[in-house]
Amino acid sequence: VSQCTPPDHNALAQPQAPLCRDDQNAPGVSESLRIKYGKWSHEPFCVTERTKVYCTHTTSDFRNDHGVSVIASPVAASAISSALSASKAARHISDQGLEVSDIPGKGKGLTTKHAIRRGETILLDAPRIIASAQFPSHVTHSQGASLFSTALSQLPSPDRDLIMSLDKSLGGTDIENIMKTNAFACQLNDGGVGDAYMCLFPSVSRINHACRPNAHARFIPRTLLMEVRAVRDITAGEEISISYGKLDLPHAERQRLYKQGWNFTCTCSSCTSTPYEIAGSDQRRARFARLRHMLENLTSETYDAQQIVAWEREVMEISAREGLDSLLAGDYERLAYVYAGSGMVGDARLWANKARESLMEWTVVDGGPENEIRRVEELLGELGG
Ligand SMILES: C[S@@+](CC[C@H](N)C(=O)[O-])C[C@H]1O[C@@H](n2cnc3c(N)ncnc32)[C@H](O)[C@@H]1O
Repeated sequence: VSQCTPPDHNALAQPQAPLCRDDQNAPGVSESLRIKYGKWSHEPFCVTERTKVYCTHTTSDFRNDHGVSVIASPVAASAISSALSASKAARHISDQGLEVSDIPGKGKGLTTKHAIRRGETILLDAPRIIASAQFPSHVTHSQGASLFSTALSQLPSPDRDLIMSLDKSLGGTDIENIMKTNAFACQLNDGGVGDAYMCLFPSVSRINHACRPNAHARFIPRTLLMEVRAVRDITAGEEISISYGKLDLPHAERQRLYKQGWNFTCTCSSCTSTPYEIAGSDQRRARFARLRHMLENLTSETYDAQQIVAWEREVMEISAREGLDSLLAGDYERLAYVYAGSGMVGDARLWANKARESLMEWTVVDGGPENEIRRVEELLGELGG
């Protein structure tokens, strides 16, 4: 087994110099390279700045003939690599029914050739580049560029072509621009290093933002995949959309967020409707925020079961008009407690089940956030449901 192991966190090395070399470092995935570099098919390429070491780690046969490059500290990359086999084993969803087409005012977008039912998984996309969000501030610009260009060059050529064809809206070198325009924040188990990460999913990257989207994207840390599911029935020919930010923002705040974060002026149907409709939607959203603030800050003095039920009814009416249903798990749970407190066990069970369903559908992946689901399941247990 190799002596050529990646450095530990504090090891020092020449900037941009690979820390270990292999005379047989030929392209392709030979068995001997696999043994040498663990789960990676290429020798890690590392840079060191002061005490920080960041390396590009690549495997060229990650999932369905695609590769993935991970730019992270060696400790983090080793933890991340433990998800690679779960990824390979995860189910495959065909993307045959989807196509990339020109969308007026938004560049390209993803459309469906077939009707999709609410709750259906539309895409299960594998990342091609995973990069620590901290590394650019710990290495020099040219070191960062070397890490990125190695990450790209070591991937199989179909992956490289796909990545290079993605939208570039934010400036910098091509690959930096592509990452900034298209990558998603993704929370990974990185062995306690504690960096934040950006993940580039080439198919999900083609999905444009809408303020009332027809789909929801969630990252699954166990498999490193991004799942996109329909939040309502979608008709053949429709564009798939997701929300890039919080769903319940008012119009001006949304526009500011997307301009600052992605440098675009949102042209979704909610943002291009009439000033009258936009004002109406903003009023409903302001009321939604106010109601939830009151509901979340109840005290024993302000607790009034009837008032809570009336407020929650209003929250749900606004949510149905504004497309905010995926945010309601806490409201369903609150109603379950209110009914349980009034001895109405049947109603309490109904709302607790709804809270559980909503958490499972929109929030919980790989068992997290564990607190919410554990609390609701304990309540269901107490209610005998
Ligand atoms: C992740 S990409 C989405 C796919 C991209 N349209 C393409 O051509 O590949 C993000 C970019 O798409 C465009 N975009 C996404 N949603 C939009 C929207 N609602 N209104 C206008 N432009 C949008 C912006 O240029 C944004 O920077």
